[in-house]
Amino acid sequence: MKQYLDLCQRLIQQGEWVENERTGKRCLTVINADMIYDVANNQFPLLTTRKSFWKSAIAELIGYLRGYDNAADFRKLGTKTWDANANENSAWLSNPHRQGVDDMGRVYGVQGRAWKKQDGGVIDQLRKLVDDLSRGVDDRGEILSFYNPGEFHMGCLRPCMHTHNFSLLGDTLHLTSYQRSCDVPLGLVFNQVQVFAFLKIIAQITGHKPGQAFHKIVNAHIYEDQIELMRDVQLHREPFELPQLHINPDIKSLEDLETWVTMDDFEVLNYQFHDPIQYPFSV
Ligand SMILES: Nc1nc(=O)c2c([nH]1)NC[C@@H]1CN(c3ccc(C(=O)N[C@@H](CCC(=O)O)C(=O)O)cc3)CN21
Ligand SMILES: O=c1ccn([C@H]2C[C@H](O)[C@@H](COP(=O)(O)O)O2)c(=O)[nH]1
Repeated sequence: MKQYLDLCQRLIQQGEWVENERTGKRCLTVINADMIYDVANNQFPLLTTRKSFWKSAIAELIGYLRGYDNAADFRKLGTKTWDANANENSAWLSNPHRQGVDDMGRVYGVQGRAWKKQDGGVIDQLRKLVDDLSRGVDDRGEILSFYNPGEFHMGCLRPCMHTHNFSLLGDTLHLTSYQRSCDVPLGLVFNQVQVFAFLKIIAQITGHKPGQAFHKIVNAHIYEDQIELMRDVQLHREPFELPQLHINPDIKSLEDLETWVTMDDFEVLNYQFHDPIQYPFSV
């Protein structure tokens, strides 16, 4: 929690103004932020200085792991976070690759589960790394990459958290996740939850102890219309102790994740939080 608040302070105090053409808004921006989450001791990095919707964040992660490409499937799992990017972004609405309402195109999970090969086949990156780690193998390339520049024009948004690299040291699994662009008041709240939950889930289904999750952010920003709420409201609040994340121990395989898992299989214990704050969202 302290590292999140430190990043917010750093943005307010040292951020530089950058114009963003895609959204038409200015952002206070800093470059390079490193976050570390203690998954071994179940210190769930859920924001306490405002009520945070962790179920939406985990639903988004599960949707990526299932390879979803449609905002309706995300809604069924329990999150509306892709509605705006799928249906309200004018560049995407006029893109000939868009296949109707709710289509997100070839983004995130599509690349993770079905990266197209030259020969017509597809690569399932997640299956490969789960199989390796389940056998106790870390070939120093246990990577899930959503970043496919050859298909950016076929999706509604380039992936922000684009690469997840797992490492096995003895019987402990670690994760390093890379993010190119980070909306600190909104996106990061979700992304912290996702990096943590991803390591905990993969450790559970591959039979290892979870260790630490390292979250590396390049461009961290706050949009101009979010600054007042952050500076004058959220940053005046005292954080509470971090809660714990409980995952149904019956989840034992990638197939379980793909077939029957719902948000009821996740529980957060001892979550104390301040009042919600509604930050403006930029499409
Ligand atoms: N500008 C922008 N920021 C983002 O963080 C972001 C995007 N765009 N586009 C793609 C995804 C979608 N993500 C989102 C979208 C919406 C919320 C959001 O509205 N969060 C609210 C309420 C969530 C809820 O009720 O479930 C929040 O207060 O955290 C968060 C992340 C993260 N990403
Ligand atoms: O997981 C996510 C997804 C998106 N974001 C934010 C970061 C930016 O504010 C926008 C994406 O805009 P680009 O112009 O493509 O950088 O969405 C996030 O923080 N986390």
